[in-house]
Amino acid sequence: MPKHAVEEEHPELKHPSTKRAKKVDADTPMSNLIEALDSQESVDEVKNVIHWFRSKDLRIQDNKALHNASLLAKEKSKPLICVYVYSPAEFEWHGTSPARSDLIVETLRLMQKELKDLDIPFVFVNAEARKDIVPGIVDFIKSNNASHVFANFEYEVDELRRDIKVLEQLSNEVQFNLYHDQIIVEPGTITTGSGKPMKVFTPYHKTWLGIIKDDPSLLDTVPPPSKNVKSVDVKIASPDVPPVPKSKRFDSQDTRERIRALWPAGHSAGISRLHHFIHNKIEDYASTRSNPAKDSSSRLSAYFSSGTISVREALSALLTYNSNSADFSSSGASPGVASWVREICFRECYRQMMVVIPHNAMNLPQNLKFNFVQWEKDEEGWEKWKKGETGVPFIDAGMRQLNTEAYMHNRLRMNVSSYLYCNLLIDYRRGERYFAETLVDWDLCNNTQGWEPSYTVFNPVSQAEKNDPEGEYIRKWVPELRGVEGKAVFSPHDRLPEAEFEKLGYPRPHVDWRETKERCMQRFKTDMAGVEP
Ligand SMILES: Cc1cc2nc3c(=O)[nH]c(=O)nc-3n(C[C@H](O)[C@H](O)[C@H](O)COP(=O)(O)OP(=O)(O)OC[C@H]3O[C@@H](n4cnc5c(N)ncnc54)[C@H](O)[C@@H]3O)c2cc1C
Repeated sequence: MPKHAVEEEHPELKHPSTKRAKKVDADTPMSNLIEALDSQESVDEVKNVIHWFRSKDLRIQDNKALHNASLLAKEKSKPLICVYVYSPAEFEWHGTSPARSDLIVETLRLMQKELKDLDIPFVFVNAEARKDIVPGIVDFIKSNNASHVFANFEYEVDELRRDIKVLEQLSNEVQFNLYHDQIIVEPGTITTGSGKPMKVFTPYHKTWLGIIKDDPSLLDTVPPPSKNVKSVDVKIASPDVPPVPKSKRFDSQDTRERIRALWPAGHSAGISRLHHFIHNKIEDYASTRSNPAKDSSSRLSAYFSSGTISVREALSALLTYNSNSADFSSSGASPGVASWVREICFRECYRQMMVVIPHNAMNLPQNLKFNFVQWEKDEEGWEKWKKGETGVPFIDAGMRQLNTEAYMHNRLRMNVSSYLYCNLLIDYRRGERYFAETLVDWDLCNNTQGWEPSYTVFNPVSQAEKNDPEGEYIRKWVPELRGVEGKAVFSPHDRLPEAEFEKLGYPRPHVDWRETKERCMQRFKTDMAGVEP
């Protein structure tokens, strides 16, 4: 199917041309924003102070911008006001899942209570359409007589451009201060010998570990805001926590309860999960993290992606656990600790990549050549993939976990993505979007880079044999296969006599793995040969 047709049917997958992408990369929104911030005139007279929460820093503890906003308000005896811009269209635009939407709204509710105890008003500006976001927040800032606005950086293109527009419209009357709060090491600052931002993980990881070891103060956390010294009458915003947008509500009360039990909202829920992980699970992490049946990872991604807990809080707790040493390399920490911190570093590296290769946030692959692949229109395969009915047990188990828990084990994310765009040859962007629409932990940086197409075609049968050797994970999620014994569970269609297979009520494989691997290799090779993005 020609690419333009994919976009016609799926407008949410629209993207600029690769030529345009290269222009964006050459003059990044991040550098434009930094330039605009640096050229602000400082505003000396402090009036009201505002902290603007975004969907990635939803906590009052260890929140850098909020902390600095509070310091200024306290020093000048001025009130601090907190605001969140609620835009149902923004949830739609990003394809935010019901699970993540609900987690965000519940977290806002809990934060409002915490802030109320500190006499800090937390209000909501409504921006029905995305185009209303900038005028809405600017109007709010001006109407509330604010002189200083604080917020934390978001690293995706649209969000960086939004902040540039806000700055322009504040036109030097209000000082806008942005902080790097999502990460330990500022994105873009880890460079190669020639001074270019590092884009390869292994050397990035090595440098990143060294920076933290040399300066453990990077892990220091900051306290929550102080109590407001002055009350304030907040204008043009609502004190009512917004509802989850209609299109994002759970399909039933049962689903809501199940998801909320798995992902309880709020900072203290995240912190107790962190401590439980460090004190009970981290030592086995390195040896068991790839086995989905062991479920031995932290399950903290939903908390990190919404900023309900900070990475500094996680690593400072780990520093204490690691005998007060900030050496998280394999020679300074146990295999479990070193291996978990490596994943945190992946998260940081992906933020650096997003800042330096911004086109990646625009529905385009990092390697732009993949944009020239002609994908298949296999609607039957697509439906089977989504439902977990491809006839490949490891893939189906992963997709069923996703549909039930709004979460999928990392090993499965790697396998189901490869299966979709390599074996089914379906545009990887559709899978990426389905993840956004389903995951509780959706994070644009991690998701787009997790979905970055490559030539590696995972074999879901050998992957299952290696990582789920007893077939426990498959049997848990694919009940049709619970009674299948031994290695047949990994590939029942090929390993059971036909009559026995038929009795299972489990689908036949939608495609032949080997043939489709060949097709994929051929397609990638032909479609990318000689292209110049
Ligand atoms: C196709 C694909 C899509 C993905 N989409 C997302 C997404 O939308 N949101 C998301 O947070 N992660 C995503 N990941 C990364 C990873 O699968 C999840 O972060 C992890 O499974 C979450 O489980 P955990 O919290 O128990 O992780 P742990 O293993 O306990 O790791 C700790 C933290 O490190 C970070 N992390 C772990 N693995 C990775 C990784 N491979 N890349 C970047 N950061 C990582 C996460 O913040 C995670 O919470 C994706 C991976 C792939 C292959």
